[in-house]
Amino acid sequence: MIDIENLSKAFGARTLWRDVNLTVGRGEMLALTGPSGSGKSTLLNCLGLLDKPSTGSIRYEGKDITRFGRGDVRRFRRDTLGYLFQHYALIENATVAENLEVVAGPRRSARSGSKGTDGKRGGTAVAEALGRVGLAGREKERIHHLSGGEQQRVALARLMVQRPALVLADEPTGALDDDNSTVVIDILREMSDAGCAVVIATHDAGVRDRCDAVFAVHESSLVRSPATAGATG
Ligand SMILES: Nc1ncnc2c1ncn2[C@@H]1O[C@H](COP(=O)(O)OP(=O)(O)OP(=O)(O)O)[C@@H](O)[C@H]1O
Repeated sequence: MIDIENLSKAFGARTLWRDVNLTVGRGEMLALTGPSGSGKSTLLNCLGLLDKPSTGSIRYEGKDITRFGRGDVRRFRRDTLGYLFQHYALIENATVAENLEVVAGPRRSARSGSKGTDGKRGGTAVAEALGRVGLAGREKERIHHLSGGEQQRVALARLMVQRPALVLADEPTGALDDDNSTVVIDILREMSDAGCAVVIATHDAGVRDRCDAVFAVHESSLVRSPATAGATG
């Protein structure tokens, strides 16, 4: 589904990584690891069209998304991508429910190509998703009144409602205790098992253990961790 070819990224004279080649298929959940500052978030940002690689291509179903114009970028973000990032991209002044309803309305599903207007896309889906992340009944609270970990779980609930084809998660368990970390990783795993491709930048060994493959940024290259030799990539 995603084919990264010969990707490199430099900021000025400093090359973060080069010659990155990676394929992420439907239903695969991959971990990106590596030391702090090695460029994991930057790689996710390139996949999420928040940053541009210096060279190389990122193909999604054959199309090089690094060459998308503004309209295609907007559609790709809306229809295909789901972000679980440190700054969560939630609407701060809106309520929990409003943040989820933004993605629950009638819209085209990138995976099925059909209108996603079944009954689950409305209030029921919102309530179910909030229940799964331990925030049942919190619909009317404003985002800026929630803790960092609660906001992260709202962002996860939004992904459950949105059901994107590709999820990019940057340290998704970083602000969470063990129980909530387990909830997050269980849900990401379920989304992946349902056909979503999931790429997670993480330092958390518990997250890495649940992934199909682990890749590390090491000396400016992306290398596959031998511990996951059974997986593809
Ligand atoms: N826009 C930018 N301009 C210049 N340097 C940048 C820019 N964005 C990131 N960097 C640098 O690129 C390096 C990699 O940052 P990145 O956040 O991708 O690392 P990371 O592996 O995700 O780190 P961590 O594990 O600490 O989150 C850092 O040294 C950072 O300062």
